[in-house]
Amino acid sequence: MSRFVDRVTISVAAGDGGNGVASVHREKFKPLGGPNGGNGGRGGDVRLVVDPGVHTLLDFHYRPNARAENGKRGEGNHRNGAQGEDLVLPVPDGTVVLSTDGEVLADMVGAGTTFVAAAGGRGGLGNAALASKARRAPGFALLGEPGDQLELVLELKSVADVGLLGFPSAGKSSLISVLSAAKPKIADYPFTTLMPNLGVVTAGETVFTVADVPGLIPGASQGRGLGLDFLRHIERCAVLVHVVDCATLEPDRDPISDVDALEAELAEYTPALAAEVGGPDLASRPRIVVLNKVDVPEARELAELVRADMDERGWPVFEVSTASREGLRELSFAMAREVEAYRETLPEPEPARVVVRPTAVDDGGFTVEEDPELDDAFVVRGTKPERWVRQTDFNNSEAVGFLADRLAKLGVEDALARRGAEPGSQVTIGDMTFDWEPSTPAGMASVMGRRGEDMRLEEDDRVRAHERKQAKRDRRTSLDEFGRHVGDAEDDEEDDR
Ligand SMILES: Nc1nc2c(ncn2[C@@H]2O[C@H](COP(=O)(O)OP(=O)(O)OP(=O)(O)O)[C@@H](O)[C@H]2O)c(=O)[nH]1
Ligand SMILES: [Mg+2]
Repeated sequence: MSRFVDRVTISVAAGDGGNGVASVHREKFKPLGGPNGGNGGRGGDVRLVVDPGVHTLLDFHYRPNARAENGKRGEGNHRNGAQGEDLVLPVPDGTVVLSTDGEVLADMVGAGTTFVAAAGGRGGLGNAALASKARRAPGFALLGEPGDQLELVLELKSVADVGLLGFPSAGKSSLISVLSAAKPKIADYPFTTLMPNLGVVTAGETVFTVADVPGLIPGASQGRGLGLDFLRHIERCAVLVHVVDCATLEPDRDPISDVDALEAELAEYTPALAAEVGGPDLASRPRIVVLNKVDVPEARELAELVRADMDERGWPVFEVSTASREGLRELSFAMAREVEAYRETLPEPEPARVVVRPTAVDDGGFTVEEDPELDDAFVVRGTKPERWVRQTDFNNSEAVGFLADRLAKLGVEDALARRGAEPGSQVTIGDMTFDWEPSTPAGMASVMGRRGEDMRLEEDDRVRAHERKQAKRDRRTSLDEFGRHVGDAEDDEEDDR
């Protein structure tokens, strides 16, 4: 099996929502009909799904950018735009999803577990859906919202059944290369292995995975060497195998002190996922001791000397040589037995779960604060106001008026006044900054024409002079800072779209 990458940063972009469309029904020899612009389709999500057939994050290494399809725009004749297709990215069991700040967003365990990494933008409403009694023929539609775009870190805490522990150059990579089809780099200098390797081993009926990881040295639990990378990786190994170099010429090392030193590191290490992983901690996981390099005569002698000590700890001991391939069969069967014993203790696989990225609760509220960077300026924050701004086509004054109505209805205007905003104050919502002109007092509505009324829709299809004048006056005088028509109260609009 090929090299496996255990940590990768990816960029995910969900599809944007399609724009709604403003359109009016037309038929030969008939007066203009009603609005019939359809809604835009929702953008596709980017989802991560645990796929038992995937064992590595390698694909993400080669293709770190993922983008789902955009929603299609609406069309006339009440045709809604198609939804963008979701993009499903298969990930290995045991993938942990983190924000770039290191916060754990999801711990993906169990086939089918799904995580919505980036949510598609909503489609904008077409003018048919925006029509109301008060606004029978809106000459505008809402824009689709952009889909989420973000960076995520994927981390594979080893899903290997067996983890090999050992000092640098103990022969871990050599061992995995003779037990499995994996072909990791082997060399006589320390820290040859920088990335973990995963091998698939078959012993009798049992198939299991073995992780070869970077060498471990004293201080690893404090981050020395590649220690933390290594330790992070074995958190999920069911069986830990000490690979001991019996042929080392280093003066201050011998098999027993090597094993003790590594056990001390394991005891020091606090698994990052302790709470979520559950199960037995590192200390209580089964151990196997491999006394390696017994093809070297001195090494064989030393191995025989230390065997008794290891036996006393109750750990199965194997004298092997990856060079002469001695003792490997017994070792692989012993590993298989421990793995089987562990698997029997596992609970029934959990049904597939859907993990939802925690998002701020949409309480429909908003806040108004003074802008820290500018004098006489205010910032409005809130899910709805910000969404409404994104949905607005600022080239269309009717759409801008609609936005102003929505904001006023939510109480944004009152809140600004209470907070001390005055005519000419700068108000920022999302990406937009406006000059604030408070609307004239309510009650004007009765004398004003209704906004959003297509004058051509009059029953007799003839626009009277006084109506034309009224409409003109409306446009000129009743637009406030948002291009808003003043005092136009509406109570039947769809605020949640
Ligand atoms: N004589 C002998 N040499 C061995 C044996 N196993 C491994 N070696 C040698 O030991 C050296 C280190 O082997 P590796 O398999 O790279 O060791 P490692 O534990 O993966 O080392 P790091 O990746 O640096 O932690 C190499 O030169 C191997 O050829 C063995 O059974 N007998
Ligand atoms: Mg190695």
